[in-house]
Amino acid sequence: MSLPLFETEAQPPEIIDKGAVLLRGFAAASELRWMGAVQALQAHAAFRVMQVPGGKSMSVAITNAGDWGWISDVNGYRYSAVDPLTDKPWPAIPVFLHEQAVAAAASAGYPGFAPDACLINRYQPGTRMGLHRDQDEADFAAPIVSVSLGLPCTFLWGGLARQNPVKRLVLTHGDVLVWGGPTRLVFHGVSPLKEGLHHLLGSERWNLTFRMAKRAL
Ligand SMILES: O=C(O)CCC(=O)C(=O)O
Ligand SMILES: [Fe+2]
Repeated sequence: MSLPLFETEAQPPEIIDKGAVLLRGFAAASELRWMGAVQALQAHAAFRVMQVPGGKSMSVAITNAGDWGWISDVNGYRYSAVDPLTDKPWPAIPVFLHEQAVAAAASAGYPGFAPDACLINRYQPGTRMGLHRDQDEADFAAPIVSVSLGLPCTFLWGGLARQNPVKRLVLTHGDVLVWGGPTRLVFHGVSPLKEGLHHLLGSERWNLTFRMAKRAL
C-alpha cells in the first residue's frame, strides 16, 4: 500500500449507506478550475439569501447554473428557468463542471447522469442547512452529486424519515458525495459552519449540488 502524496488526492470510494458513495478529494486535483468557475458564475447570477415559506430567510446564500435553478420564496420551493433577480436565464453549467459531475456519478455507480441544474450554496461561519430532503425534482431515478469546497463542515446524514437517527460526516475541500437509488430521498443537512480559514476560500464553504431537475434518467 502506498500513502497518497498529498492529503487532497482522490481516495477510494467509501460507501456510507445503500446507494450513497463518498468520493473523498474527487474535486481537489482541479480545485482552481472549480473555484474559478463558481467565481465566474456568480458574476452573472449573484449569491443571494432567499426567503422561505413562512417569511423567514435561508441561512445560506445561493445561486444557480443550468437550465433550471432551485429557488425559494414565500410561495414555496421550485425550479425556475430564470433568475428572479434579473428575469434572465441562469448561466449554463460550465462544461468542465458538468463533465466532472457526470464522472463522479459514474464512479459512484450511476451512469447516464445528465444534470440540468446546479445549485450553489455559500456558507459562512454560523450558517447551516436544516434537515430536509431534495424532493423538488420531477423524477427521483437520478442521483444527487454534491461537491464541497473550502472550509470543512459536519454533514448530517439521516434516514428516510425525519425522526431516524442521524450520522455525522465531516466533508472537506474537494469531497464529492453522491446519493441515489434507495437513499435518494434521505433526510440530510449541514451543522452550523465553524470559524476557520481555508487557504483558498478563506472563511467560506461552497457546495455545488448537481441534479436532474426536469430531465429523466
Ligand atoms: O451543503 C451541503 O453539503 C448540502 C446542500 C444541500 O443539501 C442542498 O442544497 O439541498
Ligand atoms: Fe439537500
